[in-house]
Amino acid sequence: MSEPMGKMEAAGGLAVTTGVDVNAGVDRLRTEGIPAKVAAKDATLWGPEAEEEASIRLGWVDTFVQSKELVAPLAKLRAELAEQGIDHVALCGMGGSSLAPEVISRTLGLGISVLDSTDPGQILAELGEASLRRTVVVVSSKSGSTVETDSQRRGFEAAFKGVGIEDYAKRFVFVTDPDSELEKLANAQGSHLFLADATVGGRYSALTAFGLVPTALAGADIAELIDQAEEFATSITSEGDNPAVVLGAVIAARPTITIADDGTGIVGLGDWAEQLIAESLGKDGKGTLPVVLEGPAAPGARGADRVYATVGGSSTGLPASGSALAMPDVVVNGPLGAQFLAWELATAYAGYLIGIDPFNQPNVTESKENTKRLLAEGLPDERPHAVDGAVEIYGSHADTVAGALGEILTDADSEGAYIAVMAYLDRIDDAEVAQLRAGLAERTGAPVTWGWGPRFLHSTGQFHKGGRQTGVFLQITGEVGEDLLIPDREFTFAGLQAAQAAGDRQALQSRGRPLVRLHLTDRKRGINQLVHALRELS
Ligand SMILES: O=P(O)(O)OC[C@H]1O[C@](O)(CO)[C@@H](O)[C@@H]1O
Repeated sequence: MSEPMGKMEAAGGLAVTTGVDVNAGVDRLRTEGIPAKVAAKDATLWGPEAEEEASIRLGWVDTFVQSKELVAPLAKLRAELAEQGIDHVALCGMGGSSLAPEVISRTLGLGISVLDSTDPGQILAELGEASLRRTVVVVSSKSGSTVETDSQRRGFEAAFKGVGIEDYAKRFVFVTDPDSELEKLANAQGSHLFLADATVGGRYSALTAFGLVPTALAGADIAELIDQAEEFATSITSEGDNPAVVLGAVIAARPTITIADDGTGIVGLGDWAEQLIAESLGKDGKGTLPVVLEGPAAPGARGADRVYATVGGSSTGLPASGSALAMPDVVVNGPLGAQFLAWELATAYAGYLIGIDPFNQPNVTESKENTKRLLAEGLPDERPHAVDGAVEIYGSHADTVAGALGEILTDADSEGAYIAVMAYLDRIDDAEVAQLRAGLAERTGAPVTWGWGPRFLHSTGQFHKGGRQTGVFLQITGEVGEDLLIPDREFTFAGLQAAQAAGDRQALQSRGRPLVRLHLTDRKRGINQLVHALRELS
C-alpha cells in the first residue's frame, strides 16, 4: 500500500498517522521536553494558575499499574454475584464516571446499562422486577455528590425495596474517592466499596476503578486493558516514535476535531474522547471543539477548520482501506487500553500548546448552580412563540418547525460558528431524533455536535460556555409520560430534567448566544415532525 499521509509514528502497539502538518507543534513539544515532564508529573507546565489543580491531577500518567490490584477482588465479587443469579450490571454515573465504562462495554459487547440520564422513561426502563432481580448497581462518583448519580441511586434503592429485595445494600457497588459521602454511605449500609485514586480527575479516570469496576463485573478482561496501557506507556518519554505527541499536536492544530470509529474493533471511543477534549480544552474563550460522528465520512467530517480523525483497533497502524483522497486527516490505531492513555496524554500536550489548563472545568458549575436555584424557586414562566403540531417553538421568530430549523442554519452561517443540538430526551427510546445531527450537518458548513442532556453538560457543556463564543444552540425537550419520584428529595426526575434544561438555557442566554428550544408535546410525533421538517429544507 502506498503511503497516503505525511507522518506516522508507532510505538507500544499504537500508531498515529496524519497528513496534517503538525511539525511545529511536535517540535515544540519535543524540544521543550514536554513528554518527559508530563511523565514526571510536572505540575508547572500549564502556568502558575493551573499549578495547584495540576499538582493533584496527574496520577493518571501511571496509576493504571496500581489498577492491577483490582483484578482479583473484582473477579471474586463477580463470581459471588453470579452464584446468586446476579449477572447484569447497571451503572449510575455521569461524565468521566460513565463514559469509559461505556466504550469498554460497547467495544467488548458486554451490555452494561449506562444510566447517565435524568429522563424518567430511561430510568424506569431499568427498574422492571425481572431485571432488578439479576442486577448489581454500580454507583460511580468521585465527588460522591453529583445530583444525577445520587438521584439514580435513590431510584434503584426504592425499586429494590419495592420488589422485596431486603438486602438491597449488597446490590450496590460504590466507586468513589476517599472521604466522600458515598464512602460513608457504603460503610454505613454495608455496600461493596472500591476507592479510587484521588489524584486522577474524572475524565482521565478510564484506567482506574471508575473505568474498571463496572466493566470487570460485567466480564471485561481488565488485566488485558491495563497491559495494553502499560505496553504503550513505554513510548511516552521515548526519543524515538511517540504517537501521543503527534496526536496532541493534531488536536491543537485546528478549532475543531471530528471523530469516528473506523469499524475495526473499537466502538464509541469518540463519546469518551469528546468529554476529555471538551472539558479539558474548552475554556478561556479558546480550545478545540470535539464532534462525534456517526461513522466514517459522516456529514460534516471534513472542513478547513477541522481535523477529521478515525479510531480503530487494528494493530498494523495503517488506516482503514480506501483511496488517499478518502483518507481521514488523522488515524489512531491500537488497542483500547493504549488508546485511553494516548488520548489523555495528547489532551494534556494540546493544553500545553494552546495555553489552557486541562484539569479544571470552570464553566460546568454555572449550569449546576442554575439548576439548583430553579429547583428551589420553580421554573421560569415561558410561553411558546408558536405551536406547530406536536412541537412548541421557543426562542425563535418562526411559526413552523422548518422555519425554526432554517433560522438556526442562518445563524450558523458566520465565521467560526458551530451548531450544538442538546436533546433532553430518552437516548434509548428516542434515539431516532439523533439523525438531526447529520441532517443539519448536510445543510451547513459549520460543525454540528449532538448531545443528550444532561450527559453533555459534563462534556461539551463546558465548551459551550467556556470555549469560543460562537455556538448556535438547539435545545429539544419533551413531555414526560410517567414521572418517577426521587426518595427524600423535593423534586422528581422530570422536575430535575426540566430544571437542568432551563438552567443551561439561562447560562447560554446570559452570554447572548442564539438558542431555539423545541418542546415535543408528544415525543414520537414531534420527532417525526423534526425529521420531516429538516428534509423540507434545501
Ligand atoms: O464523578 P463525579 O464527581 O460524580 O463527577 C461526574 C462528572 O462531573 C464533572 O465533574 C463535571 O462535569 C466531570 O468532570 C465528571 O466526570
